[in-house]
Amino acid sequence: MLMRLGYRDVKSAFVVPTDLDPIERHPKAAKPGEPMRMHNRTCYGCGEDSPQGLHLDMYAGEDFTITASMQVEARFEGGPGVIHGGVLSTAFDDVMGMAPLLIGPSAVTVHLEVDYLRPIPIGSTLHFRAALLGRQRRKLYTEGVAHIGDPDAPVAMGHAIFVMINPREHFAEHVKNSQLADEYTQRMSRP
Ligand SMILES: CCCCCCCC/C=C\CCCCCCCC(=O)SCCNC(=O)CCNC(=O)[C@H](O)C(C)(C)COP(=O)(O)OP(=O)(O)OC[C@H]1O[C@@H](n2cnc3c(N)ncnc32)[C@H](O)[C@@H]1OP(=O)(O)O
Repeated sequence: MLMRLGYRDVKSAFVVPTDLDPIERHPKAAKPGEPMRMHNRTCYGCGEDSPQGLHLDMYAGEDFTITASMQVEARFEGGPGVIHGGVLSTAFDDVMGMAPLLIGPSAVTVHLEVDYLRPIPIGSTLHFRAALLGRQRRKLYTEGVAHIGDPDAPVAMGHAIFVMINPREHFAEHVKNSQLADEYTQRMSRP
């Protein structure tokens, strides 16, 4: 299973192994066109309760894809009049990080690459598409592409590897630092 999003002219060194394990869309995953359920509502990328966050709006796509958009607000400025590169990489991290949820498991980023193709003006709407390219053991290989109106004229591409985790174990020591510490501590204590 390897469904690339195209734009092969981007010179990324990202290598997806050829000996991939099978993947299936999880029966309870959002259906194409439905909003993706937020993994954490105070997430800096997609959380609606993160006042400083990017407020990415995410939807499940066909197969193993995600679509998303965000407004490039003045507070995201890096160079004069354009988005900060780190903000864009945060967006890619979060959009590609949603793709694992289509097959079920929680997964966290271990590797993230961004190719910046064109300046992205403040005031534009950024549209993303991301795809889960494949799984090898706990590693999930993803790709993302962004445009600002013309899907055939990408402004950036991303690639990332996520590793499947058990969230109860992975976040056990950290939920106390969350803005939602009480809620997560309660959830952790449920069987
Ligand atoms: C009741 C509670 C409910 C909670 C509900 C909340 C649910 C939330 C769910 C989900 C959250 C989604 C969040 C999305 C937000 C955006 C994503 C982020 O920003 S995530 C933040 C940044 N990332 C980290 O903080 C990871 C830090 N890293 C680690 O903690 C460890 O590296 C970990 C656990 C991920 C892996 O460590 P190991 O010891 O378990 O496993 P090893 O063997 O090292 O790696 C597994 C495989 O991955 C490869 N690998 C590891 N690092 C790699 C790298 N940098 N590049 C390539 N491969 C790598 C290894 O070579 C190995 O591969 P081989 O199977 O042996 O082939």
